[in-house]
Amino acid sequence: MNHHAIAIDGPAASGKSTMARALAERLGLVMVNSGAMYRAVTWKVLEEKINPTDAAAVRELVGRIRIDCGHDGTFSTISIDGVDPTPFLRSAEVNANVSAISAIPEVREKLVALQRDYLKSTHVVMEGRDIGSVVFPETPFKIYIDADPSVRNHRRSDDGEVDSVETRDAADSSRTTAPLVIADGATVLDTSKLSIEGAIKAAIDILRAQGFPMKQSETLKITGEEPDHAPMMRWIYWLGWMSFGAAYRTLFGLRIIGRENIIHNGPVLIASNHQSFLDPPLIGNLYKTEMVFFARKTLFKGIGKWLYPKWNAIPVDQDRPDMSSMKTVIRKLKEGWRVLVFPEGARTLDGEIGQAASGIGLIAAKAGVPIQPVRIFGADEALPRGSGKIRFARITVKVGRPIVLTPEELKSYSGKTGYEALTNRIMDAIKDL
Ligand SMILES: Nc1ncnc2c1ncn2[C@@H]1O[C@H](COP(=O)(O)OP(=O)(O)O)[C@@H](O)[C@H]1O
Ligand SMILES: Nc1ccn([C@@H]2O[C@H](COP(=O)(O)OP(=O)(O)O)[C@@H](O)[C@H]2O)c(=O)n1
Repeated sequence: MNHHAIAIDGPAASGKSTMARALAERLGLVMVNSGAMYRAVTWKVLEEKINPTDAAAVRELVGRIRIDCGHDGTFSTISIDGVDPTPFLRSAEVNANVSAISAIPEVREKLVALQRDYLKSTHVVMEGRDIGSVVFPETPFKIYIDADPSVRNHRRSDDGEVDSVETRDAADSSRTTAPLVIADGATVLDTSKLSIEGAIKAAIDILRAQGFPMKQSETLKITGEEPDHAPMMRWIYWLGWMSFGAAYRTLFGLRIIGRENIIHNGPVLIASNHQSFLDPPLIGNLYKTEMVFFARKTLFKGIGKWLYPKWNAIPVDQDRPDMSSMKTVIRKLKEGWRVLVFPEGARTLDGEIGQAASGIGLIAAKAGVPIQPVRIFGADEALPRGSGKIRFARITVKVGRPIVLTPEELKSYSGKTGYEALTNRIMDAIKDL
């Protein structure tokens, strides 16, 4: 069978990875991050204390190391001599040296061969600098993503990364072997003024125009598109949604990473770590339609008795294991709602993620709906447990890829050990964010 390759090229922080990830998930292809391969070799060079400008020593190293490239069904994976270097690939040292390493022809030769190997077994969306020009020049599906340098610099520093994107761009564009160019047949997409969702929509239109067989492969439409209409909410819910959202953006510079993973349609079990009382509206603000929350029973007094039900809060007894609230979650999910559950039960004491206390695995297995892992950072500093005082700390919310269980997986996650295994899988997905 002939496999399709979508080639995404462009300068640093133009949005290549974000785009490739979204296309892989929506079109059912494997996303291959070729930059990670150049970064992995750079990491190994630095690990071995080889001078990155000593091309002969780098060539010798590349000749003797074993590089294994694979994928997990959606994303590429890499290991060098049996070690997965992923956690180290975006360090300042790797950023500073990767362009020099990737200019060495023998490094490119070895990695390009591994990149082409992917097409033997799967459809891919591959992102890098020379995918449309050198790796897959024959593919008709090519996009060159760009954005103004100032926008790109902002995006990188917003990600908290030390990276001189202009220096890297200059080196990548001026090298002799496989420089960054707009490949023949590529369509240029400038994302400077586009939202992530807008950029994805534009890319899908480009691919359709290039003849990509959309229908056959548009298998994974789990996340859907963010509605571009105003939020669909009853007015008291909307009032809370709007006021909390505005307050979070102003007071805490709220930053959301992984917007493209947000599931906009259908029932969703949202599993998040729990840092502070700020958390529920924080999560509620990710979505443009209403969702269901839990609130401790004691809050349903006075005005709370009237207000909390209007915000779709269901009372929960924090002091005792509460089977009835678990049943309510499952029922709400089956009715098609999006429901937020904090698997740890209580707020963190030290900022770390604690043990899962509630039966999130049981709920997920019984409801059988997509699970959205979410991790909150900084809310414990903005409103520490026990303090009651708001501080101006930056809050970041990271939204993870949906976990969609196959019918076989659902069957295997049954009984106490099955629920525990699923709980661990969900907690690991949160911790990985
Ligand atoms: N169209 C966009 N609008 C706003 N931010 C974007 C857009 N595309 C990507 N980003 C953000 O910019 C940062 C860099 O994107 P990334 O995909 O890592 O770029 P690249 O792979 O080209 O280096 C990420 O934080 C990402 O969320
Ligand atoms: N196909 C590719 C991909 C990356 N690279 C090199 O690897 C570096 C890191 O690539 P990357 O895609 O991870 O970089 P970002 O765009 O994410 O910053 C680039 O600056 C290039 O020097 C390359 O030469 N060819």
